[in-house]
Amino acid sequence: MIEEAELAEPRAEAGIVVEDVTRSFGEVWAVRGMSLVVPYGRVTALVGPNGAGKTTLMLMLATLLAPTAGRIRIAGVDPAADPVAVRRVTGWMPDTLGMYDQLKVHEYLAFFADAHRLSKAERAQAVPALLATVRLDEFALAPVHVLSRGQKQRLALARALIHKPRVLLLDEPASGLDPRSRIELRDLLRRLAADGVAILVSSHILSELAEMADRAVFVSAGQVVASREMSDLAAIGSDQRVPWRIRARDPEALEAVLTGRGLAGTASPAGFELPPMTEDQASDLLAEAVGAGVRILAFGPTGTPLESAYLALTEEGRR
Ligand SMILES: Nc1ncnc2c1ncn2[C@@H]1O[C@H](COP(=O)(O)OP(=O)(O)OP(=O)(O)O)[C@@H](O)[C@H]1O
Repeated sequence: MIEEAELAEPRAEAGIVVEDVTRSFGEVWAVRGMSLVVPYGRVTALVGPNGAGKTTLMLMLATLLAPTAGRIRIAGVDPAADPVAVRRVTGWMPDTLGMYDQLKVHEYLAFFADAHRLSKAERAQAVPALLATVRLDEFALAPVHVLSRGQKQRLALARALIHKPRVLLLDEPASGLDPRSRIELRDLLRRLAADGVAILVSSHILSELAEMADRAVFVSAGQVVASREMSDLAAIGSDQRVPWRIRARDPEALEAVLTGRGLAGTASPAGFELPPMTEDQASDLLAEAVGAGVRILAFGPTGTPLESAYLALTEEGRR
């Protein structure tokens, strides 16, 4: 099922169009009728719990796995019918990295530049430029195997970009990155999107996706369960149950109110972490605490709007 808002997208113009795609492994239905659109010039986040089918979908988009049924178009091309044409326009950063460990870092990128048939002049320009972009220039002459996990991940990102793809697929790109590298990844993806690249990024690190992405597609148990503009996400959740945090000048008085309501709040330096509640339940609690004379310093839902939406929209999040 494609949501109404997505039908409004100019689909023929989109970098990725997925229509009712299914993939099974024997008895296991990893992807069950997914539909989504990834437009050019935007970062689309693929969000969902473990086993939701994100990697299976990414592998199909990257021409590495055939769908059991359904229709995929990458830059207008069917990956099953013409994988070479799709790979020419697609950058793919997998979640597990296959590395040619004995190659030097610059040779590794040059190898992929050749595989994508860049000219010598293009290769001579692209390799050092990308090494600088991912801050690996000082490792250019080092063998790949000396790189740390996060450095290897940055190299894999450079590899995905070597042929200036119009469509970029990133599976958990931030998982091994330190905070500075994550900020750089976010800035790089925003720049690429501004240049018109269609970007699909899957991650569990929701706080980062919130800053990185324009739109989130929520998947659960092999299906798309919702698709939302990041800017609209703040509106979701007013009647959804999300965790809250409360802090009072007199924590003991607050604890007495919480206990009276059967709320087992966990104390943290920032206050009490409360179990998921709706806004109505939260405002009732606040009124009661204030009515009981507790002097409240801070009270609000915890996490980002994306995290709240994730909890509300993916089944596993509710458990
Ligand atoms: N080659 C395979 N053979 C059998 N089952 C598979 C295979 N690949 C994936 N699956 C199953 O398909 C489902 C979806 O897996 P997938 O790796 O796509 O999930 P995911 O959303 O990427 O999860 P995670 O967030 O943990 O990476 C899981 O139940 C998984 O066990």
